[in-house]
Amino acid sequence: MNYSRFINAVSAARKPSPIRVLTAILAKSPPSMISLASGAPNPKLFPFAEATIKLRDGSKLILDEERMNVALQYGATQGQADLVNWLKDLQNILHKPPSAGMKPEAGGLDLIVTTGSQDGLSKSFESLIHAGDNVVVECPTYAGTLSALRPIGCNLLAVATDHNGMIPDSLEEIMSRWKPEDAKHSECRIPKLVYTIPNGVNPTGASLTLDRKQAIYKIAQKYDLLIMEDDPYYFLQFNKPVPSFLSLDTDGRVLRFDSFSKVLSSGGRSIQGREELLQWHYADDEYLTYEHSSDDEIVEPKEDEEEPPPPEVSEAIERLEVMVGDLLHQWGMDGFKEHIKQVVHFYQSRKDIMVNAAKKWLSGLAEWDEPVAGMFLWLKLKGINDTKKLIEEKALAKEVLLVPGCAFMPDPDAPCSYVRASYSLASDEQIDQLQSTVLHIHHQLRPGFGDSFARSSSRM
Ligand SMILES: Cc1ncc(COP(=O)(O)O)c(CNc2cc3ccccc3n(O)c2=O)c1O
Repeated sequence: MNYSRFINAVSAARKPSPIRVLTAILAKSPPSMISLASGAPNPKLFPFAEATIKLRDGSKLILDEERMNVALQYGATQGQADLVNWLKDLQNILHKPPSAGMKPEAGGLDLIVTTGSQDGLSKSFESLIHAGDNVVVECPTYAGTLSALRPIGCNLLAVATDHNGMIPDSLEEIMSRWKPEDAKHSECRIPKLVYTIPNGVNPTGASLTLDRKQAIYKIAQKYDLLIMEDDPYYFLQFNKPVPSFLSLDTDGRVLRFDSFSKVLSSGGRSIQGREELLQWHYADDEYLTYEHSSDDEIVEPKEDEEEPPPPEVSEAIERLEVMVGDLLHQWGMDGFKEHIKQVVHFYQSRKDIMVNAAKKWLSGLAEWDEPVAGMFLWLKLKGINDTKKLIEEKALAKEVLLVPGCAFMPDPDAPCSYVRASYSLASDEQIDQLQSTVLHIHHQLRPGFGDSFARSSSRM
């Protein structure tokens, strides 16, 4: 694929920093290499010497002085080499991408470790999208993505979804406003990418079937779209995992965003894609992830400020990377898969509790589809046009917090009769309480609701 049309002008102007080149050389050099090049601090002055972390299974993760120095030191933009390699092996085992076995420079899979809180998504948007671009997203979609996209000033084109995720015919209907050959003419503003959450969609809990992924991939080929596969709930699939877009990606048009935030620790995310496409993310990562203390912030050099030295990686990412990397090496693939089995069991049982509470309290008053992945239940409150007032006033007054559906709409002014409920943190009792509270306040906003409310409240 020719990626040049996908990269925006700012990213296309970025050049690998000489310091990054030197860091990469140093990382590959023998210990005999004498380096006076690196501006990294001497770790002997760091007050942290060693750490022993007790794991829930009773075993321990020990960071001796040598590992602690690595954890606290700046490292390569792409991430700690041993973690990157472990993750690449994991991706090849789980997704068997068509590019497996090819060298990155020959179009094989490459991978960048980023920090959580949607860091990777934001950097990808900032390297791919110009103001005024048409960007295809599903409706509803993750509020964090909408927050990242809106300031760029792009036009969000919303694809309809149902409990099986994005509807291919809706995507085709949107794309048919252009001709496939328009992809060769940037002035046509034909969309260049489609953003999708394939499993346990946030907020709907929907999951794409393989048939739909294959249909969507064909449409992406027809109109030369990149597919941004944002998949933080991949490891929360309650049944046999559905093949990912990455596993279908014969062309190299998938940017996959994985996350350990739901299974190991918030703050660990990676991007995978063809090396030629990811190289633009390296450049942005180098300039946008600014070295500083443990809190991650994005620092853009101001116009009048002298360009800061291009850092390698913020220290906070390093610490997490070494901890996660050492844990994964200690566990091995089997240990990791055993952990994931426990995660799936937990979320599947929470889903059952949430759905049973909804059946008990909200039958006839609300509608929902039972999720097959993730941590969210998408409740349509019948007879209520927009849930914003109910949630932000009535529910809050009853000390119940949900997210009104309007937060997930590409059109910020669109009313929404849904609410998003997460079954991740609340206890079984709190879930039951939550549902009964929604029932109580529901009738206050829905005219003529009294009789069915009376019937249902008789069950309390
Ligand atoms: C589809 C999709 N893509 C990306 C991300 C970001 O994940 P990460 O960067 O790997 O951590 C997410 C995380 N979503 C949320 C996170 C969260 C964190 C604290 C409190 C509330 C939160 N709520 O409500 C969320 O939805 C997501 O759902």
